[in-house]
Amino acid sequence: MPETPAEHTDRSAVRSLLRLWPYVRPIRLRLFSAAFVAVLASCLGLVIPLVLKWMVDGPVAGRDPGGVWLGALYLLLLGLAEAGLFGLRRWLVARPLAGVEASMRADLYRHMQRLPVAFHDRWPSGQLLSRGTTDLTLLRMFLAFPLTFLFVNATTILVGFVILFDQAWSLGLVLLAPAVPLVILCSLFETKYSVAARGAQDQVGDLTTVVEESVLGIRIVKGFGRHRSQALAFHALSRRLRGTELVKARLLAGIWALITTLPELAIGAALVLGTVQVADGALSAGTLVAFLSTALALRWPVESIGFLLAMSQESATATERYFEVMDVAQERDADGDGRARVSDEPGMVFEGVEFRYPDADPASAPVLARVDLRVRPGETMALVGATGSGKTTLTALVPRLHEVTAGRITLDGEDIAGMARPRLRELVSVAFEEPTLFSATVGENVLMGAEGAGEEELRRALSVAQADFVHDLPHGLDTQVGEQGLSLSGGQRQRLALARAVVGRPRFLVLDDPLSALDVHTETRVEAALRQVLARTTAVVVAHRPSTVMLADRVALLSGGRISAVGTHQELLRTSAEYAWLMSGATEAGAGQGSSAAEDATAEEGSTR
Ligand SMILES: Nc1ncnc2c1ncn2[C@@H]1O[C@H](COP(=O)(O)OP(=O)(O)OP(=O)(O)O)[C@@H](O)[C@H]1O
Repeated sequence: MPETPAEHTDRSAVRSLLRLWPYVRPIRLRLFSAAFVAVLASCLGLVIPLVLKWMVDGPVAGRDPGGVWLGALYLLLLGLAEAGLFGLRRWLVARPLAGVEASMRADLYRHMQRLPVAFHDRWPSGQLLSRGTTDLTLLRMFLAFPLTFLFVNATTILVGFVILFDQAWSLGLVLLAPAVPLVILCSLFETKYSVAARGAQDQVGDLTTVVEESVLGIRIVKGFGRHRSQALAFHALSRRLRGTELVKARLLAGIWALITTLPELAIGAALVLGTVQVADGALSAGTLVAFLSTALALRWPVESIGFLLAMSQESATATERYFEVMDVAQERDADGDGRARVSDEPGMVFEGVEFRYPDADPASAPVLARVDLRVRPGETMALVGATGSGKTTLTALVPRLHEVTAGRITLDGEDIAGMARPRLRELVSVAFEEPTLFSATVGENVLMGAEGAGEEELRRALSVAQADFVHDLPHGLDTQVGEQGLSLSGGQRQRLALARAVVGRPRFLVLDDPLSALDVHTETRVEAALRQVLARTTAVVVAHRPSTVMLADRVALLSGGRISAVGTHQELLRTSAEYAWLMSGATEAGAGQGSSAAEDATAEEGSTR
């Protein structure tokens, strides 16, 4: 089950929300204008009770129908002005806030692309997805609504109380009485709600991860009849989320009830006291009407504080979650011109390379302990080793998908750690065992392998990878491949990935078992074409089968985190029992019987020629 990887800090909601300032800064004038317009509209609402007072004490008391009609006209105009101003506020903020959301989303995406592979290994994709979608939508809503209205409502309440005290200070004090308990209750609510809000938003991320995994893995789910267990896992997560949402709803209902009840009780008390004062002649009926209308006009600004605080708390959590990703350091890159010549040795050289995954147990042995390997210019080196010996890890170090923990890798004498990434990408091309294609056309997928490559290079690469099947697709090179290339067969995807690796004619090529999904006949054709490409590059090819090893000039055996033997296929078959066993495909028991395994492998090698 996915878990949220981030350690979240105990930052106050205001401090979290202040981090939005760089995004809000460019539209601050619009936001301030919108807030000003809203304050104006809200305060216009408070003029209505004053008109009522004038009507009750004037035209109504004096039985003047003309005056009453005039008062009604004033009320209508005030209402229209209030509605118009609120509309203007919305118009002022709608477009700029959509822009803020879009630019925050673009920044997040750009940043995620530049984060190290180790980050993506650790973070469930659903967590990233939910931060880029629901969290950012929450933030836009916060900037549009609670941010403005917390200010607008506070100003309205302040102005309202000035009017109330001006009309009848004793009744004003009665209305003010619930303020202290309400402030205390609101701060308690905020503390509790922030915990629930964080939980709910993280759980939405976990749920998104499960949905994404089951959609991408639909073939496995169906193939193994795992619908029930997947549904159960989903159900458990969604019940957990439902529970958290109910906690939020209960907290909100509680604070809402208090925020509504306490002022209502105070208004009730003021009504009784005011009526007594009117009966005693200490207060005019019009003043009491105006006082109560003002108090009722303040009901909405007070009541809405509960959910405005809730929304603000959720937005503070969303901001925290957004910056948890944005604060992760991007991949280091070399300064200067990116050239870092450290030796005169040409080719691809691994010197004392050590590597440990960042999240691995510090007490465990490193995946690569001390790898020393020299691949001469133009040479193809096959990398052979038992499952889990670190072949993929070693190949991932060359394009710097991971950084070496110790030692160095040089390409024609330049240390890759000191090389600017664009230059490294120019020099090295990779094709992984699991070929990933993007939702784009076949041609675009292949051309991703080289900036500026044209039609000619594309056709050559497709022919090298024996991927001419693309011409038979409904729209040829312009055929759109589905998500992850799922509309193509495994072998077809592998051939396109291979074409992508060779399209830029790289000086160095790293292939992680590039032929594993091909049938025997296609494999033979791809091998023949690859041989031509490999003849012109310096390459490392991870190989599991003798047929792939045959593409290489020499073979390196990776064992126990180091290169334990290097030589030609024949030499290693003779001298290394482990290599012979690996090539024979024999069972564990065969490992000890090096010579007979070697014979098997030699026989297989003969048959592949
Ligand atoms: N992201 C990771 N975090 C921690 N450990 C990892 C990670 N990726 C791989 N490993 C571990 O590193 C070791 C080497 O894995 P690697 O994939 O390099 O082996 P391999 O030789 O390519 O295996 P195979 O032949 O099965 O493809 C394994 O023990 C694996 O569990």
